Amino acid sequence: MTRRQSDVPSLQARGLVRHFGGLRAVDGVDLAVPPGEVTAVIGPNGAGKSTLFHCLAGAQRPDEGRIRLGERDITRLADHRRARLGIARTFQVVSVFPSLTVADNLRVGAENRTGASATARLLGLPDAARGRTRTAVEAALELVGLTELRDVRCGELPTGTLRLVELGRALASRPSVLLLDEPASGLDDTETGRLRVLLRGLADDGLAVLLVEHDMELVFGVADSVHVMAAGRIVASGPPEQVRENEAARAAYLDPVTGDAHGAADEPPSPSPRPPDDEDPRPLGVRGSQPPDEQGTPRDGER
Ligand SMILES: Nc1ncnc2c1ncn2[C@@H]1O[C@H](COP(=O)(O)OP(=O)(O)OP(=O)(O)O)[C@@H](O)[C@H]1O
Repeated sequence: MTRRQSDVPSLQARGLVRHFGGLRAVDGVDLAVPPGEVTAVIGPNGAGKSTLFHCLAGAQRPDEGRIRLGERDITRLADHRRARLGIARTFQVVSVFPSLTVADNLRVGAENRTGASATARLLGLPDAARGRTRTAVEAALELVGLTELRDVRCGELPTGTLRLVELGRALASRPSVLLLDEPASGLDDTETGRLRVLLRGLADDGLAVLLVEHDMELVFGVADSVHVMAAGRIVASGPPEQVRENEAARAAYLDPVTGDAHGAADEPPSPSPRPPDDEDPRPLGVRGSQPPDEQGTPRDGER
């Protein structure tokens, strides 16, 4: 169902500061994540992107500044309460339940939002929210291309597929704001291309999407606005084509000589990223479902 953008609130940060001892990891950041757009935050390792992300998701409290969702001040709101307001997130280190199936992991996400009672389900009692949960899980499975893997235990899946499970879990909560922490990490080129199409579609459907990412091809291929962070501050902001030419952005991150250790190191971001391989009829998740490898061990916690 298409959302009207006016229905979806903006996530806004003003003057955010977060320090660890004497280090200002986030140093006076203003950021808007509006509905209908993909907003990207990029920058070198240690720039403060994850700390900013954690503050927006509610996993960390800023020392200064305010965060609003629409008119509501959510600066002091815990992460689970933000989730109920429609802010969903993924994790930089994949965080799924390895003993649960793909569908059950998504169900956890759906129930975070719908309030479906796990007790009612266990006891086989009627629960009005269960139908909503089922619908949300099916829709999210379809969106991330994991319907065929719905009954596979996550412990048997490789990292790239688990990233999609996480994204599916976030989508199953039917968020209005989607916060993504390096969602392309562990995805192959085809999966990343598909992720780009999915993110574009979600934004076009009215979601407010925040993308913290090192894959510059993805960022410059999907973002409506790009913010470059360095040493806790945003040093350049704007549409991708402007940021690509911005001197401060190039010096901080994009320039192949002075900058980035990930993705942009060998060449500047391509102005026209390779389109996804639409010829492959298999859904996104099924393509990535090779046997588990050394990096495929799922993790329960975040770094
Ligand atoms: N819990 C913590 N305690 C102390 N210092 C921290 C903590 N978390 C982050 N930092 C420091 O804050 C700074 C910003 O870290 P952060 O992880 O936010 O950067 P980043 O841009 O996300 O880096 P990366 O791209 O490597 O994930 C770094 O100097 C980091 O060492």
